[in-house]
Amino acid sequence: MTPGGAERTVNVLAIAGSDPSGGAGIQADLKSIAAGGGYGMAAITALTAQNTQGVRGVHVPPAAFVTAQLDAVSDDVRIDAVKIGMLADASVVEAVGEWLRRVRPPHVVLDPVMIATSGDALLDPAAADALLRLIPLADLITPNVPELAAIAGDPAATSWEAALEQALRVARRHGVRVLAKSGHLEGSLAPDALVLPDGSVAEFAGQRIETSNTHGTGCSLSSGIATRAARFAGDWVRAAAEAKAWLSESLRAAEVLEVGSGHGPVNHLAGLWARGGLETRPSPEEIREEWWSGIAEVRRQTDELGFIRRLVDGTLARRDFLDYVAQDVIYLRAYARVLARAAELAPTTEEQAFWAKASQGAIIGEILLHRDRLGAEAADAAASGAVPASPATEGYVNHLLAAGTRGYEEGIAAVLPCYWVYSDLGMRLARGELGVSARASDHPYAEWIAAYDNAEFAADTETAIGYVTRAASRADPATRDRMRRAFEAAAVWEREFFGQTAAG
Ligand SMILES: Nc1ncnc2c1ncn2[C@@H]1O[C@H](COP(=O)(O)OP(=O)(O)OP(=O)(O)O)[C@@H](O)[C@H]1O
Ligand SMILES: Cc1ncc(CO)c(N)n1
Repeated sequence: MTPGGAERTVNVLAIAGSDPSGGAGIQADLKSIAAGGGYGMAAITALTAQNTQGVRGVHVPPAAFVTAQLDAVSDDVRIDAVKIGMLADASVVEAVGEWLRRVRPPHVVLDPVMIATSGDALLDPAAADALLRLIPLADLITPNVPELAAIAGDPAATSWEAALEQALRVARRHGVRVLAKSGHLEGSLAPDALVLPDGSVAEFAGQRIETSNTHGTGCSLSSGIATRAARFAGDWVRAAAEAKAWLSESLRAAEVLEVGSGHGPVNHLAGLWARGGLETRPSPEEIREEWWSGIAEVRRQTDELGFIRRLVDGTLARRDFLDYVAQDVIYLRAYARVLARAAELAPTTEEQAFWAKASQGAIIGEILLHRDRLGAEAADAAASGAVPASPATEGYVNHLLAAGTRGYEEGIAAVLPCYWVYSDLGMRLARGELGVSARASDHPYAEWIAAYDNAEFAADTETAIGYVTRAASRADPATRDRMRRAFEAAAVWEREFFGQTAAG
């Protein structure tokens, strides 16, 4: 399963500091990468002790250990994009630079983190020059207004135009794409712009969202862009546009979170949650097992029916058998209509062909088989409506027809017991599991039983189970529940149908 269907899942490495309160740093990066459709990895450059109110402390590991983390990943994993955040001090900046020069990951976003939203320093001021030397190793840098000013060597911009102008100079001077961001400016608009060294500018409009929950917006945006740049094969404009749209949605949803009393985090997964991303899908195999054991009691009761018992030992009265066959002729015509409707609604040509063939088989094959038993006249009478449908036949047929009108999924779930219960019964009868082996050539109902115990019917049953359980696995939970109810009700009707003659 990948975010875009056939698309391969991109592996995105965040090289950043940890924020134990979960809103910024690698915690934000991993959520953002996941929300953007990537597989997130994290090499930790620093531990911070921080929350939504501020940074209480920073612990920086030896630079060699940062390198060890990076090598552990790059020695083993294909890296499709890298996002770099907090680097803490010059030794870590150098270690990351050395690794980037050696490994050359395909898409590199550098968020030149210097100061947290709360105003605390996240980069040793003595490391600013080292950070500038990393810029040529990045495809895109995403400085906020104060960081852009620091890189440009200017005072902070106070207008969007001034920020754009600084971004342009930085892009030219360093030969790098620059994302200018308006988060730290004022006004009702909050645009971002992708500025290229050749002077071209792609601006992304945005409304300023009334919120103080902006902790980690820069981290989240930069890893969201890195993820999408890899997914969109280096289309940076599309990556930045879609990442901003996602961030705006996540910012708007931030207020429902209750995290801390300072600058709260954005709600990274709100869009996915709202669009139904929380449900765990059962596999087709799990559904098969669950549905089959769900009708175990009904199957046991079916085995115990007088009709089945007498069919097995050969003592079933001919009259009862013929009554059953006459009702089955009526049933099969309606069943064939439900199968034809399934063919009409089938999502694939393969399924369409399967149900269409099954429909034809139900009319021609089985009705002809029954004609041999009933005699042409009686069979035609049953098929033409001259023989009244019994309550069990009427009930079963109505259930199938109603399920069929409610859609493909329910229709095929309702017809499944007709395959599965018969095939199972046919196989067990032939094997002698229910008593005498009904395969004995002098058995009065050997031919009828053999019709349901053959390799072709068993294969069709497997195919039908496959289509139904895969459809149920794909379906939303409400549809899956309705499918299961249609299946179980049909299994009960199978029991009623067998039990309707005088044999009981
Ligand atoms: N109130 C807001 N409404 C809409 N968008 C916003 C708002 N605040 C920030 N953004 C957007 O969030 C992204 C990050 O911008 P910002 O300039 O705040 O980065 P930053 O300072 O690096 O973030 P951080 O808080 O992580 O340090 C940008 O796309 C910006 O447009
Ligand atoms: C660890 C870390 N990285 C980045 C930022 C910037 O928001 C932060 N507050 N904490």
